[in-house]
Amino acid sequence: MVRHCELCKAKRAALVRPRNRQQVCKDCFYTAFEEEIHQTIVDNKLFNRGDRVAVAASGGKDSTVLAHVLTLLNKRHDYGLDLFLLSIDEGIAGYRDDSLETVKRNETQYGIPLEVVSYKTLYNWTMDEIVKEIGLKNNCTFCGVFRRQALDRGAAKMKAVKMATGHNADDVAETILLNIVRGDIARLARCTSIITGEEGALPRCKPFKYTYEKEIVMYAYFKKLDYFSTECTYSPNAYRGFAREFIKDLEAIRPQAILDIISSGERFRIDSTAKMPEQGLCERCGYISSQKWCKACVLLDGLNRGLPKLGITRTRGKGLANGVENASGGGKLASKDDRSPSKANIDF
Ligand SMILES: Nc1ncnc2c1ncn2[C@@H]1O[C@H](COP(=O)(O)OP(=O)(O)OP(=O)(O)O)[C@@H](O)[C@H]1O
Repeated sequence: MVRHCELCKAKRAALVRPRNRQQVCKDCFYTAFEEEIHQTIVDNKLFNRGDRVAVAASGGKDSTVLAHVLTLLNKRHDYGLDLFLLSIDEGIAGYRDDSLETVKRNETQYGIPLEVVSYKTLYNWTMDEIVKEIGLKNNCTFCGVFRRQALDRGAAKMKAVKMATGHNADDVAETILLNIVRGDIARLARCTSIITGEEGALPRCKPFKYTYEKEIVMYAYFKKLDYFSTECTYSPNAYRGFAREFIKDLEAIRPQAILDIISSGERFRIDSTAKMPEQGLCERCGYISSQKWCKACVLLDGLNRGLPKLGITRTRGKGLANGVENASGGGKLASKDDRSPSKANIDF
């Protein structure tokens, strides 16, 4: 028996939507997928007409679909956005160099310019060099901290007023769970926001906050989008991996679970007496920070001084340059005067 699309009732159903198990034809899936994202953008006032928006593009499925859909909606609904692709080259041979080739093709395919910013230029270290120093255990911490700042610096250089990232509903649900498990109240309060960093120079938004990863994959597959699907050469973040698996198991039993976790996260009310970090500026590089030095400067300083574990592990009771974190097993801390000249070149 031929099953008809539950939406148009005319065409043959070609797929089951992961978010609600609706049987739909390809065209109705495309329209529903795109218009749900449009609705998210409109309901949450993610952009204003004339905004110059950096689309954080890794070449992976999420950000490739994001670049495709934002370009399409910008035209279809006349948002009046000035979009460009922003890629960070972390310096991972055999991984990021290949995915950057994909982003270069996307530049032509979507007709929006591309800006590439590298860790080597910003920090004078590539991830390959960092991994040689610190091994595979904490490399994701370096990469995540440096990428966040590199994206902000790249966007500022290009005079963007906003950044859009490909974080999807699964990512947000995972982050909520991780912040609960860690008891990280400050991050828990922030991670459900669809726009973050509004108090800083560059707000970031997540147009895919309610979009299921499986639907992004389906959309990219059926539309035959050009994206890069290889995992990072260096070990994935194992702790996050457990949360990811858990979410996937819940989704298999009850697809709505992903949206319910997000909704629960949004409804948390943080005790107003809870101590929250106060945002200031890093004394070293001027980047936004809740400590004397921002995390990137602490990590970079450790690398440049041959103490790469500096800033990775917290120990109680012993102060450090930025007053909160200390090296574990990284040897004696150098006093301010014995520091070797900084290898960093963090300004453009
Ligand atoms: N090297 C990079 N350059 C620019 N943006 C990046 C880069 N890495 C990650 N991002 C941005 O951060 C988002 C989340 O990154 P994450 O590492 O979690 O990858 P992901 O969920 O696999 O996404 P994608 O499929 O886009 O790679 C990406 O969708 C993208 O917008």
